[in-house]
Amino acid sequence: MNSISDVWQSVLSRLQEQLSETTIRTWFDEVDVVTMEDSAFVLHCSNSFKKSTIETRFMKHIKAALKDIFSSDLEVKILNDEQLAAYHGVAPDQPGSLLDSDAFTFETYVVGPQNKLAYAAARAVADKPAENFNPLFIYGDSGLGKTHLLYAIAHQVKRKREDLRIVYIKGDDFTNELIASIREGSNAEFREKYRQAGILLVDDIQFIAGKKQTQEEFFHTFNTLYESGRQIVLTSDRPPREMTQLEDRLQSRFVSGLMVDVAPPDFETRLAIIKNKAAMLGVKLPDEIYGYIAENVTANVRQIEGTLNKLLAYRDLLGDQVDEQSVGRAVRDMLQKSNEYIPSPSVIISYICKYFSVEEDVLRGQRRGRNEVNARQIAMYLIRRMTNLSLNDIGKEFGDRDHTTVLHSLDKVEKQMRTDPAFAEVVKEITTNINAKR
Ligand SMILES: Nc1ncnc2c1ncn2[C@@H]1O[C@H](COP(=O)(O)OP(=O)(O)OP(=O)(O)O)[C@@H](O)[C@H]1O
Repeated sequence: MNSISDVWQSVLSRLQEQLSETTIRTWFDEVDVVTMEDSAFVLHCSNSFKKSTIETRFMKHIKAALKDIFSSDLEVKILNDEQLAAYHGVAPDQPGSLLDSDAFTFETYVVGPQNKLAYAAARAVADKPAENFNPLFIYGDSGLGKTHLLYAIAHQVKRKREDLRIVYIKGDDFTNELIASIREGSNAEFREKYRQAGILLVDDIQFIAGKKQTQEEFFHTFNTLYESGRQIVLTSDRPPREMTQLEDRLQSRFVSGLMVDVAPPDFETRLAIIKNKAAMLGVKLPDEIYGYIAENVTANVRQIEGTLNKLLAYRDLLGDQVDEQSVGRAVRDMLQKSNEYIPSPSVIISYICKYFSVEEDVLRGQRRGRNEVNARQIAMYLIRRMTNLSLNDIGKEFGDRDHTTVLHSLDKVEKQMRTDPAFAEVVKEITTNINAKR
């Protein structure tokens, strides 16, 4: 063997003895070999989905193949783009390799009613930085595509405006870097890096709240950029008014441009996302399977990706027998692994009964007074959102209603949440209170 590439080829051919060709093609086509250190073999994979799958499922195969070749145990590391950039000594403030990867672009972002405003605003900012919406503040729960939009902006700006220096940072890393710069006496460099950005993208800005020195520094960074007409884009898991520990002067600046939220995708958008992700992975599953996942994994896109990942793992193990049972298992595994609290339907129903002062048998029954109908529809919606019950099973909780009635309720609640902010607040408050019961 002449080079580490030969070693890698040899590992792959050993893997072929245990894994199907499709499996190897699906998971390893974006892997390249970086180096071999004394006791470690170092690979790189841009696709985080594939990287984590390889780490959880195929690490033992790779290590065994290396042991077979070298007769000794080697560690195996898989670097993501940032780690590879660090390895090659590229400045980490430029998410260069992520920009070069086609995974997080506007083209791969599936647009639905819940994120179309955020998508349009992000596109507008990427096309014409600092012209219309400055700052752009994108907020929403975890796993709904905020980081994806930031990368997409960066990707687009990089293509169209080579002159603009893009600086991307996570809120907590901003704090860490600031502290390190103070310790090392390199505060001037730190300031220069952020205050001279052509466009500043800060992910998870909520982490600066409550940190006095970080807020002070960020305040000045913000002002410098804003006053010199440079674009700032911020993402957060909540709107500024809910960041109770955020200084007023920052709060007022964050809301001074455009604020847009991303909400969990509806059924059609989930379905489109699943199909897209599967296509990106080069797999095609029966339509019923896509539908089943879209129906059952409702909270966020990260969970959808995780479910697909699990399902492909089962498919590799079971051959082509992907049926509803294995999909059901993948969905359950995913929801359990995500460590999310899953309240029972009774917990949800009982809380809603208290909230709307409705007796439980009335809520579960047929009475059609306005208050009862409203409470019942919200209960169905939350059971769907917070548990992994199917539409049929939800119907059973409410006097054996059929799944189309349940679907109609979900639609109604989703629509009203979009058009009536006060109603959306009520649903959110109920969700938070049920979650607090864990
Ligand atoms: N609308 C979408 N279309 C395609 N992929 C999506 C969409 N929304 C989210 N994703 C994918 O879901 C995964 C999680 O998204 P992302 O990391 O952007 O979430 P986030 O909102 O930034 O979460 P967090 O707040 O936890 O950082 C990513 O792989 C992303 O590509």
